[in-house]
Amino acid sequence: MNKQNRSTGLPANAEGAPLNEESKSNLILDKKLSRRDMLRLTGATSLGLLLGGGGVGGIMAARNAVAEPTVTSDADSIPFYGSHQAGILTPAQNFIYFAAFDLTTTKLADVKKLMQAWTTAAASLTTGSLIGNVNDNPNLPPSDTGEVDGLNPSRCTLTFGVGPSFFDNRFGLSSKRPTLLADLPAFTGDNLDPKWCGGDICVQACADDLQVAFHAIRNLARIARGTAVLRWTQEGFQRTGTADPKGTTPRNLLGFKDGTGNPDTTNEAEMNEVVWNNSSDGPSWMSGGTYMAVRRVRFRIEVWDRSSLSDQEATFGRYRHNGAPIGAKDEFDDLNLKAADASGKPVIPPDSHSALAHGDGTVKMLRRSYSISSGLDIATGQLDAGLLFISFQRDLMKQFVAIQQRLSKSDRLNEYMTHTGSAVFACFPGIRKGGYIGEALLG
Ligand SMILES: C=CC1=C(C)c2cc3[nH]c(cc4nc(cc5[nH]c(cc1n2)c(C)c5CCC(=O)O)C(CCC(=O)O)=C4C)c(C)c3C=C
Ligand SMILES: [Fe+2]
Repeated sequence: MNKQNRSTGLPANAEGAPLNEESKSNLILDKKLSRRDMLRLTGATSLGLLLGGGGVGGIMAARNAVAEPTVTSDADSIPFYGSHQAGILTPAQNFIYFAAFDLTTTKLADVKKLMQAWTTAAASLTTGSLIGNVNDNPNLPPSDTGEVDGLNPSRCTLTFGVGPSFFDNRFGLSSKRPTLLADLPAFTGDNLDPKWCGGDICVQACADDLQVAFHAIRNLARIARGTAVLRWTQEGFQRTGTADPKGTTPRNLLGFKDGTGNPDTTNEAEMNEVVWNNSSDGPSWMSGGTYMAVRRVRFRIEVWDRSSLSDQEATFGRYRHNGAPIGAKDEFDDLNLKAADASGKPVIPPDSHSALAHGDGTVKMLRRSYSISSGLDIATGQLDAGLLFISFQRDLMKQFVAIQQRLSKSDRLNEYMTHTGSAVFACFPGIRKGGYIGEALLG
């Protein structure tokens, strides 16, 4: 085993003194290094240097002697690499920190470098490793901000996508924009605030610990400095796994189980039908990817809290206590939209949220939403709370837009909410070890 300097944790010589550059190179050439060793050896150098092919990176390339960074997987760690990105079919973690970025560069090469640097960082962040070195140089800012030092990965996932604006004329990529990726049309009742809309790039950070999710976005934003800036962020939560060890369907802030009608994420055929793009859907760089719709929705909580239980249940078309469709017994019973009472009146109101969203049952989407609470609206004294609605689908128009058009016109729920933010993103296919985020598009 390598000896380590006790105060810095860096690889050391037999006397415990830090290694000089030659010794570092020898160590690299002689032995396979763990990712952590490699990052430590780079000392105070930035992540960029690692990627630049110089120094340690250059040696690695020259001798081809060092394996890929090791990414471990245990109960708290969700693999970052794979055929699809994590954070889509992954059972929802307790928290989200969602971030939309705008690019400040006009050079495609910078964008590519950013994606490469983010890939390296994301592989560390999702395994609970610190970014870069061990913060040992007192004369430089630490390469990792430090707030997750000693924490486990908390099932952190980072999901990356690009918005329609990514394909404008800045980078010469307009011919690569999928026709399925376009800004959403205006919907009846929209009350969108530009401060929660759009973005060239999105990063969805989810984790069972909010500090872990926050740390991921904070450090990705640091790495992006000079190339991209944060445009908007939104944090969100669900009941935690500790509060609900059985992992029942989470309830939204209106008190109803939310997610019951989702397709089965363990059914591969269904996911291929509903979520994943294939080569017949559009450009090959999106094959294995998916489209994300994000809507920041504010609830009129105070109005909702004054409405009767029967009104609330008619609004969703489901019972509040167990989430079953009105007239049915169990949460996962089918929605029978044809059932009528003795007077011929539909048991489930046709303008209820579930009835309208379900339609004829042929169009589905995968919802992965989080509750949000952003303090008080000081103008009204009311809670600024609601839902960060997120859905993944193969086709935004045929799925999200088709359903949202029905909802926006007649949903009973509209009385109790308003959409304040909106964005769509093409989420890349999975990242292969040795590759980088968006490689098929940018490579
Ligand atoms: C355009 C898509 C949808 C938006 C926007 C949306 C907003 C929204 N939904 C809830 C709460 C619930 N939604 C439920 C079901 C449901 N919602 C959508 C789509 C959108 N919802 C679909 C496709 C479905 C499933 C319909 C089906 O086939 O059964 C439910 C019922 C329980 C469940 O199935 O999850 C609730 C509750 C809120 C609060 C909201 C506000 C932004
Ligand atoms: Fe819904």
